[in-house]
Order: sequence, then C-alpha cells, then structure tokens
Amino acid sequence: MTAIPSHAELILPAPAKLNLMLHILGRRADGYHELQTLFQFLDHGDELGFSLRQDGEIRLHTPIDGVPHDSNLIVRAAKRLQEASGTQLGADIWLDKRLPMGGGIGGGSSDAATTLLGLDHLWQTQLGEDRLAELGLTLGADVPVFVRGRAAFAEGVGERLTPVELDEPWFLVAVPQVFVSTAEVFGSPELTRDTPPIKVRSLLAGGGRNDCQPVVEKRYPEVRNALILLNKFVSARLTGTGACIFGSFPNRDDADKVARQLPGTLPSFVAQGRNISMLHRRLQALAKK
Ligand SMILES: C[C@@](CO)(OP(=O)(O)O)[C@H](O)COP(=O)(O)OP(=O)(O)OC[C@H]1O[C@@H](n2ccc(N)nc2=O)[C@H](O)[C@@H]1O
Ligand SMILES: Nc1ncnc2c1ncn2[C@@H]1O[C@H](COP(=O)(O)OP(=O)(O)O)[C@@H](O)[C@H]1O
Repeated sequence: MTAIPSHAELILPAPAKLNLMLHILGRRADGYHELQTLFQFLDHGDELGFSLRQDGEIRLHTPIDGVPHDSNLIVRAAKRLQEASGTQLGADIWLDKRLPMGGGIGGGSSDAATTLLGLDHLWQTQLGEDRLAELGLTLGADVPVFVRGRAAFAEGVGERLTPVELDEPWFLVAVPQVFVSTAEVFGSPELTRDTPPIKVRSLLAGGGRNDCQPVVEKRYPEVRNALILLNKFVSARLTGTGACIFGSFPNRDDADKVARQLPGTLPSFVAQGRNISMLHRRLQALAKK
C-alpha cells in the first residue's frame, strides 16, 4: 500500500545512491572533510507525491517517526525553494518511505532533491539546475548529485561533480540493523584523513576503497558481522558512512540467489546501478508529453 493518494498531481521517485568508493583526503578549517567519492544511483527508492496549494502552506502528510515536520528535509527543501523563487504557492506532499534511514544510501538527501525538482516543475519557478543544486548544497552535501541526476566523481565535500559513465551492474544491498552516526565517524580520532588524491581516470580503471569502513567496522559489530557474512559470497563494501553494505553482480538472478541465503536478521534488497537517476528519466518523460 502506498502512502500517496491517487489524486496527487505529480508522483516522482527519489532513488538511493551508493558510494562505490570514498577516500578522505583531509580536514578543512571548518571541520568538514575533503573527500573523493564515486556516486551511482540505484533503481530503488522512496516515492513522493505533490499537489498545488494556493495558500502558500507546505504540508507533509506522512510524518517520519522521530523527525519533526519542520526538520524533515522535504519540508526544508520546499521552503528553501519558496524563499529563493518568491512564489506565493504552497504544496501538499506525501512520502512513501522505502529506504532505510541513516544507511548511507542518501534517502533524506534524495527526498530533498526530488522536492526541489518536483516543486520547481509544479510551481513553474524555473530556477534551473545550477541554482537548484546550489540550494540543495545548503541542505546537505549529497543533495547536489541527486539534483544533477548523473553518476559522478565528487570532490570537495561532495559538491564538485564530474559526470562519469560506469558499468551498470546489479547490487545486493544489505541493511545492518544499526544506526551509524555520520558525525561520529567523521569525528573519530582513528579515521585516516591522508589518502592522496587520485585522478578520475585511474579510478575508472578499478580500485578505490571506503576510508570510513575500518572505523565503522570497529565501532559497530553489526556492520562488521554483516561484512563477514556477505564477503562469503561477494566482495562487500560499506556505502558512505554506513550502515548499508553492498556487493555487485553481473545480473539480477545472481544477486537474488545470494539475497535468499542471507539470514532474516540481515534485511537486504537488490537493485540495478544506474548512471541516470530514475527521477531524471521520469522528468525527461514528462517534458516530452
Ligand atoms: C558520507 C557521505 C558520503 O556520500 O554520505 P552518507 O553516509 O551520509 O550518506 C556524505 O558526504 C555525508 O554528507 P551529509 O549526509 O550531508 O552529511 P551531514 O549529515 O551534513 O554531516 C554530518 C556530520 O558529518 C561531518 N562531515 C560530513 C561530511 C563531510 N564531508 N565532512 C564531515 O566532517 C560533519 O561533522 C557533519 O556535521
Ligand atoms: N525525508 C527524510 N528522509 C530521511 N531522513 C530524513 C529526512 N528528513 C530528515 N531526515 C534526517 O536525516 C537523517 C539521515 O537520513 P538519510 O539521508 O536517510 O541517511 P544517509 O545520509 O546516511 O543515507 C535521518 O536520520 C533523519 O533524522
């Protein structure tokens, strides 16, 4: 059952992402970390529904437990777009939450990007992708890549994006049942922050790792145990700061077979890696209508 009513005027996906690798190069004066990371989208995600309101109100009708209405990235994104565009319009919004939260697969950031693009379309504010990516960055480091919708090599804190063409394998993503705090991982004394920068070309030839993984494995036994388990079938790696881990397969069947062998205590899903996000594919289809 979807949480989105059939009368919603616009229904759009908010896909997950994976960090196929994540290197930490250093720490900036403001405490944020300089990264190099490779983002690819998954054909699996949340879904959002939008309808116009003439009274300027932003109403999210599907609250998330533990996230107050005005802190929800969807509401924050909608308000940021109202301020930036000066529109007098508002919106009713519904979220069908399918992605695990705080899992390193970017659900909150993707919801924010889908809200920016969806309302820009509905309100006809026509801010353009550059301005929307800029607005997105004020909501979170991962929002711009979802606004752009192209698999990318990211530098800086994730905002300097170079689009890349990657293979599109199938991924098995396992979801250890633990919440990993991004701030705790980045704040850990044992985190290595001195990986030398690499060129995107050498990365595409293969390789890379996730520098956060040793810290997360040490602090979160649930993640360490899940990695041990998945590594029995496929080379497994952490995405972002976790808790989700993933392995890649040449086809869906192989991924499904491994998924069936994981214990019930380790939920998982299978999805294809995509270089153009399904949000953008949907928006392109709408533009052609
Ligand atoms: C690590 C990545 C990789 O894609 O993803 P996730 O695991 O969150 O999905 C992101 O860079 C996460 O970016 P984002 O999700 O915006 O992080 P935030 O919640 O804003 O950051 C939480 C905290 O982590 C630290 N932080 C975050 C990003 C960064 N480049 N350096 C940092 O030091 C900061 O202390 C910040 O206050
Ligand atoms: N719409 C939203 N969806 C998910 N999380 C949200 C949302 N709005 C705010 N948040 C907050 O952002 C945190 C990180 O969410 P999420 O993007 O799922 O994690 P990650 O960046 O690790 O993939 C959540 O724990 C929650 O407190």
